Amino acid sequence: RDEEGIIEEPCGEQEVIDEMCRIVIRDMDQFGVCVVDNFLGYKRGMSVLQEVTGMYTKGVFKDGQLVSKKVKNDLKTIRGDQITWIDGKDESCKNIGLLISQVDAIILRANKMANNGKIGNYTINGRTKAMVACYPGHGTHYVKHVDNPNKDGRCITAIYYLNRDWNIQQNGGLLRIFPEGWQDKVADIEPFFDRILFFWSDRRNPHEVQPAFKTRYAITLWYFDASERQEACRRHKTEMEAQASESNNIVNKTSSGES
Ligand SMILES: Cc1cc(NC(=O)CCC(=O)O)nc(C)c1Br
Ligand SMILES: [Fe+3]
Repeated sequence: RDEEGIIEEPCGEQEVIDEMCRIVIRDMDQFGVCVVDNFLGYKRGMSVLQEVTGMYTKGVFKDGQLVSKKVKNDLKTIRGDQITWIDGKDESCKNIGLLISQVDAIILRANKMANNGKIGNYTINGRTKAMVACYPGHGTHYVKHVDNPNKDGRCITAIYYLNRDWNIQQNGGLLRIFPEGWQDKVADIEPFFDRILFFWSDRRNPHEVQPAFKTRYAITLWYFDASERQEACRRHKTEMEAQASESNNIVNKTSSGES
């Protein structure tokens, strides 16, 4: 990066990845949030967008969570974001598969490059499938929330946006992050085409999507920290066993006629 913060034209693919990793590591350490534009480039970005709009027209998306809105005295139920989960392996979404492997490359390389091989003191060893989300654009929004409030293992949220010619004033759909420790300052992220956003998934980054008035697409990946994930799975297993033995006792009691 020269003084204006413009990246000199690095020659090869690997140099581009390395340069991006340095930016992700620096910004995640400094702000806990990182935005990279022109992540895939126009051509590959467009092929991902075409796959997503193709899925949408085919009706692949499940109806998003119900957000009931008090309109006068009748409950007007509006749908929030509509989502579908993709692993990117089958032929019909090979370009989404390309995006996923590109984000994997950045995260795993950043994981290695960061000081003592840990980005933000995490050891990343896996991720969720890709969650493809669409806001239909009738004023649908997403309430302020934390992605991982209770240590379920997810440490980094990566969101890739696909919205061309997006105008916040007309189209809304701003992602507003309220980073912990920023006092009353906020991070306003416009969901622009071929932009990728990374942020810590835990309570450091409450965020909301403001009402969108045009169809708004995003693809989200959540990366796991090895130890937090392992601990979450262990805890879940214990809870399941406790529930199972509890219901067993009830069944035994009722079957043996005890009150
Ligand atoms: C289903 C679901 C969606 C989201 N999406 C956002 O936060 C919006 C990000 C954006 O589109 O800019 N987050 C969680 C924790 C769940 Br669960
Ligand atoms: Fe979220």
